Amino acid sequence: MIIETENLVKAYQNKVAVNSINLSVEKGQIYGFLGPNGAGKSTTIKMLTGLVFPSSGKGQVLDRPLGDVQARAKLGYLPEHFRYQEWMTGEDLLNFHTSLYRLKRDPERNRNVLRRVGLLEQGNYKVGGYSKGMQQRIGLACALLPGPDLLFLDEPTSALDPIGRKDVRDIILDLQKEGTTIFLNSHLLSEVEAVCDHIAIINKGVIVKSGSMKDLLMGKVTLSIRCSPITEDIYHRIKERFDSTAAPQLEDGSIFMTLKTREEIPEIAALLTAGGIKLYELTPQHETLESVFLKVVGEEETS
Ligand SMILES: Nc1ncnc2c1ncn2[C@@H]1O[C@H](COP(=O)(O)OP(=O)(O)OP(=O)(O)O)[C@@H](O)[C@H]1O
Repeated sequence: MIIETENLVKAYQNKVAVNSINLSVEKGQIYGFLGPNGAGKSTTIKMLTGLVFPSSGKGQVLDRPLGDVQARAKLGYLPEHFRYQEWMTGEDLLNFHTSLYRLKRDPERNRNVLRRVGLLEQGNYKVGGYSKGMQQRIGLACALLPGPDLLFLDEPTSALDPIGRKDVRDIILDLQKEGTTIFLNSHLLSEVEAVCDHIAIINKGVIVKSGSMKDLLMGKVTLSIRCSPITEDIYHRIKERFDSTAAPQLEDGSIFMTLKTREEIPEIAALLTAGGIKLYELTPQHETLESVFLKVVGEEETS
């Protein structure tokens, strides 16, 4: 395991920010950590990176106890609220972070990370003159300096335009191919859905849902069917066999229904065509991460 925690708790005075967190992240995963504002995401990341001590519980990162210096040498961290020394050039900043990592300066390494984040031409510009998006990119470059085994990204695209977001998405996917594990905290659910293979949703300091993206989204499927008029008999067979809530065929020849699994789709097609019905369209719509998130967090709010 790259990250493993057991009942991790962080309390500030009388406020419990994070309560009894159990996380397991495997090598090579892109792990999305989601939750509404104030849910405890940044506090969790800070405990995992050794910036904040847990009040109780324990954990390991890269097979070392939380906060271990050896493990931190192979961690990359892009914080949510980045603020860099404006008087430094991008190169200066990389050199500064290189020394914080206790690495030897290496112009080639600097060029590689600058190239990766799309700032190769701007490395000798002052950071104060960078746009917000460029500052976020240089922050990512700093996080990439140690060739991290584990990369923490806290809202990595908050300052980026759509092209910048796509660039970061591609960087994340490339890093995964190279064996890096990524722990991504983001409010942009479509972005998380596009890159993460596992997620955990935290609300009010507690993990309320976790699992593989596939399992979370491949649950129910909404199916829209467009076909020639169907007989009462076939309609009742569909309703009985697949879904008691199937909407009857509308005048435009469509039926909407909810299926338990996508494996039922070919069965429905077979049933319709065997009954002599002409099938024009069969469109499945899976749950989105946003609908799962809203359901899970919404249920918590109303309970
Ligand atoms: N240093 C601190 N002192 C006191 N309370 C804190 C401290 N840091 C965080 N908290 C509280 O802990 C809770 C969790 O905060 P945290 O920053 O981890 O949430 P978050 O999920 O990262 O939120 P956001 O999405 O808004 O960044 C909040 O109620 C916050 O006010």
